[in-house]
Amino acid sequence: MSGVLPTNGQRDRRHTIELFDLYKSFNGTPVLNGLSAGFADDAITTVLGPSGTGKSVLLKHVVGLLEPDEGEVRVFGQDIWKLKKDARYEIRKRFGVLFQDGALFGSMNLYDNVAFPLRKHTEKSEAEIREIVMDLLREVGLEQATDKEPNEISGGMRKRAGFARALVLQPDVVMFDEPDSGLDPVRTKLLCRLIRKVHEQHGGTYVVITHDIASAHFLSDYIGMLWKGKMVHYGPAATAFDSEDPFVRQFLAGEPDGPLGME
Ligand SMILES: Nc1ncnc2c1ncn2[C@@H]1O[C@H](COP(=O)(O)OP(=O)(O)OP(=O)(O)O)[C@@H](O)[C@H]1O
Repeated sequence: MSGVLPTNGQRDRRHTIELFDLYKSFNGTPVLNGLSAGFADDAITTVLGPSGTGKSVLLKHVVGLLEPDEGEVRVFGQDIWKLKKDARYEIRKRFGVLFQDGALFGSMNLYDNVAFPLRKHTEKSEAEIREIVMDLLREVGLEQATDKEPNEISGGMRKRAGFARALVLQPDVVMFDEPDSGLDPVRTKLLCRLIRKVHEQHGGTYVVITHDIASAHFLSDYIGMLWKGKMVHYGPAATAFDSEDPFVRQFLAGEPDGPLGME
């Protein structure tokens, strides 16, 4: 397997997000199996891998929703599971997360959904909140839909609203769990274009979990590949797409024949 893997010997690399030797099992079945990774700062990394290989589990470890059985999740240089709960919570505020369905509150309109983190975590006035929320809703093309509730809009609009909400506290890190799931190819491309545009404007460390190769091609500065609970490749996107590694080649080409089987 090829790639630039941050191993224990490279701990001085100091990325915003670094994972060292993570193990996680559910009911005795291992999902993360000695996973180490460091995501490039101020860039978009796409994490690709076959279904069920642990991509969402990885994301939940990074944002502190799951605790590893073994290993370290270092964020901003701190092992988040060695911190007290309050300190971990403070770090989590510097993350924006876009879950698959946008994870919006069903009983709130889009305006209130996007305003929610500002009302909960800041002392800003309603006038200040209005300016920030409307700017973001405009940025994601939803300024005409502020009064709609999530069940009144399309899946693509829900994802854009979820993206606006993920950005509202000006996060240093934004994590995306399969932003393309359930979208047709045109809406997938439009969402990817929006993600790139927002990243160009605001910067930040973005990690996108997907198994859509076209999205990875369009979005990525870096590509990580997960297989059997390990990061088996990490490097600049161009390197991945030119890789001679049989696993990377097979996955990116979508070929049925190769080292990657059904198991
Ligand atoms: N909370 C949990 N309890 C038990 N098993 C879990 C839990 N979360 C995940 N798993 C299991 O861990 C494995 C990896 O799941 P995960 O959702 O991370 O896969 P994935 O790579 O994101 O897949 P997909 O691309 O299909 O979304 C699966 O077998 C799943 O059933």
